[in-house]
Amino acid sequence: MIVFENVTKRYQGGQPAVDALSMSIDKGAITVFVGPSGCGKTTSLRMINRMVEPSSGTITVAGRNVSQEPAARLRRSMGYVMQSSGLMPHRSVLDNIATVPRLNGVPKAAARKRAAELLDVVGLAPVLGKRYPSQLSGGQQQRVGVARALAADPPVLLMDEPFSAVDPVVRDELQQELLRLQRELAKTIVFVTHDIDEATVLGDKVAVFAVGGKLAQYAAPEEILRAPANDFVASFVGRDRGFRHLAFNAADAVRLHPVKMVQSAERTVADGGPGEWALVVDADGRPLGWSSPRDGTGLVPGGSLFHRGDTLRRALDAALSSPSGLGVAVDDDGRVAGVLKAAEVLALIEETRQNREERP
Ligand SMILES: Nc1ncnc2c1ncn2[C@@H]1O[C@H](COP(=O)(O)OP(=O)(O)OP(=O)(O)O)[C@@H](O)[C@H]1O
Repeated sequence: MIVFENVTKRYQGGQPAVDALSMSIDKGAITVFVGPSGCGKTTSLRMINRMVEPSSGTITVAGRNVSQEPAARLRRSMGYVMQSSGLMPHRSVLDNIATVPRLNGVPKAAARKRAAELLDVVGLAPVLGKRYPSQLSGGQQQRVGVARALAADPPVLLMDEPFSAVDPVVRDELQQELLRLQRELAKTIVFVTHDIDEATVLGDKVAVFAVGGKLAQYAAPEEILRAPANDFVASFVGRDRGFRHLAFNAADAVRLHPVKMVQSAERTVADGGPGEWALVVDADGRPLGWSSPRDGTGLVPGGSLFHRGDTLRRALDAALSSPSGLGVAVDDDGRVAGVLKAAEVLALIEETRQNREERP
């Protein structure tokens, strides 16, 4: 879909910011450019829509050489999302989202209607449409940035560190949201990040760039974690890559156990024997937190939740982040389905690891 052929970029004739890049980016997939600061990720991304012109080499999108397309039209034909949402401060959220369709000649009412639909697509309440960007949280602004990039329904989305300015919890939400959206939309997404975790979570394929603008490895994330191509990639991926690898194994085989549940944080002796934690749930059976066996009163915040179909890494996260040591599993409606035990998740991890090593 997007092909780089021997593309080099030198700013003001200096050292190459991107050095003889050749790669082919799959249609309908998420390709992540990852690497340390200054290794040419943003430059590579921006050459796709001609915000930056290559010094040599060619880039084609769907078989067309981008250097022969009018730059303004090319830019409007691709969605672009950046770190600071880049929203226009004096325009309402709806008008921000409607910007490109309006430039493309879509009448105002139709563009606004589409913008309102997109607010919903990115998980924002309709009332936010009338606000100004400064009246939104950082995470909400990034969602608006994504909605704006999707407004003209472009086949290609370019995303430059779109989630790096928000806190880790919101970032995790935005990543999961992007994966959900992508399952429906199947855009060709090129995503820049310096975070290898983000790259392995989001990427169908990951391109690791090394200093000097050289492509060090280009492969599926699992392959990069399992078999780094050289020392640079190995050190960039880090020694905890075995832990990251868990993100590629489903935890379907993990056992769920019943758990003592109470509907209020005020527990009584009858709620559980001494030393037993009780899970506090609301009237619908959704988890609210834990009640400690020591004092028995008050709500101890829970850890991350485990959903059906989640990976071993999420199973381990759920168990280790829970104050009771029991990871809470919920069903599709968010109701408690049972708890999982860290020791059992670890045993499953060990089994998975041994199976992997036995494979030829
Ligand atoms: N407009 C510019 N003029 C001159 N040099 C530039 C320009 N933009 C980038 N560079 C240089 O090109 C190299 C690659 O920069 P680029 O922004 O593409 O890297 P990056 O991997 O995206 O880094 P970061 O993660 O820090 O944004 C760097 O050495 C940078 O200083």
